[in-house]
Amino acid sequence: MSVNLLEIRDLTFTYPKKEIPTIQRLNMVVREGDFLSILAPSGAGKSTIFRLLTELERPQQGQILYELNQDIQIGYMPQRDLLLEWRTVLDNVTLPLELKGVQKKKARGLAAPYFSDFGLEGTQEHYPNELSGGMRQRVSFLRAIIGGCRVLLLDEPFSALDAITRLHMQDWLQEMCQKLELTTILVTHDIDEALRLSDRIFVFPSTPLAEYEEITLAEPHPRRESKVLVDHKQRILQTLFMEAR
Ligand SMILES: Nc1ncnc2c1ncn2[C@@H]1O[C@H](COP(=O)(O)OP(=O)(O)OP(=O)(O)O)[C@@H](O)[C@H]1O
Repeated sequence: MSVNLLEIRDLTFTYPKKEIPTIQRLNMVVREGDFLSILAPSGAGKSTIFRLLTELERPQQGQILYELNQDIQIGYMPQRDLLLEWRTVLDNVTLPLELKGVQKKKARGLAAPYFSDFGLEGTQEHYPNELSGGMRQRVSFLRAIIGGCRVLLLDEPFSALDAITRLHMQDWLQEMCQKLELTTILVTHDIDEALRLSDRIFVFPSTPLAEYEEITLAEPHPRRESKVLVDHKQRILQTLFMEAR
C-alpha cells in the first residue's frame, strides 16, 4: 500500500484583481509512485495548481501537506523546454546542480551517466538548436530530475511536438518515470495523452477548479487503443461536454 506523498486540503486561490477564484476548496491526495493527470479545459487553472505546489503563489485558504512534513524536492518540466541556447546540452542539464552550489566538474560527472538512458549519447557538447524537438524535451526532462526530485510536475510537456514524436515520447516518459520511481503529476488538455500515461486522471469540467471526477486505470504499458480506454474517453468527454453546454 503506497503512502500519501502530498495532500491538498481545502485549497482556495484567487489571483489579485480577480473576483472569481481559480481554485475553490480543492481537495486531492497524491500517492507515492502515482502517475496522476489533471485534465481540464484550456485556461481552467491547471498551471495555477503547479504555481501553488512550487510556492510561486500562496493560497488564500487551505493547505498543501507533504508526507511527514518532509522537505520533498520537486522537479518541474514546463510546456516550452526553456533551454538556454548559449549553453551546451551538458551545461543545460547541470544548471540546477550548479545553482545548488555543486562544482561544475562534479556536476558534469553526476550528469554524464544519464545521457545514454535518455537517448542523448553524443549530444553533450552540442547546442540546443542542433537537437530535434523530442531530444530537446528529453534534455528538459533530465534537467528537471537531475537534482534528485521525488515529485515531477509536467505542464503539457509535449504540446509543441508532432503527433508521432509525441507518441514515442509518451511511451518513453512513462518508462522513465517508473524506472526513476517518480511521483508524477501531469497537467494536460489532451485526453489521449492522459489515458496513455496515467494511473489516475482527475477530470475537472470547469473553472474554478473544485470538484472533479476520478478515473482509475490499471491497463498495462505501453497502452494502445482498447475498448477500456475508449469507454474511459467517452466518460471523460461526457464530463467535459455536459459542463460546456
Ligand atoms: N499571474 C496571473 N494574474 C492574473 N490572472 C492569471 C495569472 N496567471 C493566470 N491567470 C488566469 O488564471 C486562469 C487560469 O490560468 P492557468 O494558466 O492556470 O490555466 P491553464 O488551465 O493552465 O491554461 P492553459 O490550458 O491555457 O495552459 C486564466 O484565466 C488566466 O488568465
